[in-house]
Amino acid sequence: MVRNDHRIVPDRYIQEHEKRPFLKTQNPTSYEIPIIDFSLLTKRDEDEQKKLDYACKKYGFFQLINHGVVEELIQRMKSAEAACFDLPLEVKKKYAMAENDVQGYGQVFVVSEEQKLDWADIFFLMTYPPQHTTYKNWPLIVPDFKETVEEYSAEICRVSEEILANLSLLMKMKEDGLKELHKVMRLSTRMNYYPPCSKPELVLGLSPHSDSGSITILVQHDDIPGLQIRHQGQWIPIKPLPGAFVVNVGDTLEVWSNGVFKSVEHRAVTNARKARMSIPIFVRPDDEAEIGPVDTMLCDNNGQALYKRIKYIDYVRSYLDRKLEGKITDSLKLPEHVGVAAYGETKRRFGIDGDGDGGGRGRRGLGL
Ligand SMILES: O=C(O)CCC(=O)C(=O)O
Ligand SMILES: [Fe+2]
Repeated sequence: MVRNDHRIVPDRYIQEHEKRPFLKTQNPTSYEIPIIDFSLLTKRDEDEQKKLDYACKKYGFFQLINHGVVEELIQRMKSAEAACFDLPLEVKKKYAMAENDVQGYGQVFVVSEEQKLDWADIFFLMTYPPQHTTYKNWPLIVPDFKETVEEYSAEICRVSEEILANLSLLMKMKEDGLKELHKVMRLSTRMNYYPPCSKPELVLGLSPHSDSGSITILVQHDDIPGLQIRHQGQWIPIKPLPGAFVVNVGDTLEVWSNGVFKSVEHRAVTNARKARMSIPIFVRPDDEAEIGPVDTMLCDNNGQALYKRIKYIDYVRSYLDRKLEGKITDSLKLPEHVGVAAYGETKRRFGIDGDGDGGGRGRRGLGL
């Protein structure tokens, strides 16, 4: 737990004025993001592909329906997540992320004493492919945890491959173009737990960031809103759509597409009533894979690449080391393009804070 007593909001969690979430929505009709029908994508339906193209260009986010992942498996995954956070704190701490390791139980890492903390606990695990999994810091004490997570990850891998195949076609590549660029498609699973907070207007569940991988597929528990995306300069809430996944473009896909598909900043807010849980799965390339604009996407920018070419692992390292604020893909932009389509602040660190729970310290990015 972030705090045992949710009524008290310590100073370290209270955001600066300009970063506090505005929780009232002025125009509720303006926050529908596109809804994409997965079953039509599997048939390579051209109208649906156009909708996908529009969603990735204009919002960087969409809801995915008819994805074929059975409800029973999704429920098992959600129960597994709930069981992890239900473990007594002393048990959860046994799975705490070690310094210089990304897997395990943690909280927002503090770069400096002044940095504000997010109102959330997480488990971060590398879950696919199984032959590359170490199970380090996996809460295997939860019954059937490994089986459930691996079954769910395999299903999300199937869904991701299909989305990536359609995106490859939209990027004028062959169907398995994006899959090949990954070298090995790797999946990381983050389980997020946002306890209720008596003053949700003062804190953030998860600070603004973009995800570093290619795409992210997120499922949320119940009908509890919390996710917000930056769209046309405003934070807009994403309404949970029963049975749907929320899918978003990550930095790697933005770079591969030469900035055509947008990796958009997003954040999570809390509420005073009920804990919220979410499970994003980050799809990302192999450490050795190269990220840089693909040739077929250069024509949209007069044949010019907006970003330099870099190994994914080097990008992740710069993501973790970066002290400056600013959307992290800016660090990959060739000098003449810096500042083009920048979205502002993005900086995330994870580990264990020193506020009550103790434990190790470390640096974490999102979707490594
Ligand atoms: O909880 C959410 O809805 C957002 C989670 C998220 O963006 C992340 O973990 O990267
Ligand atoms: Fe995210």
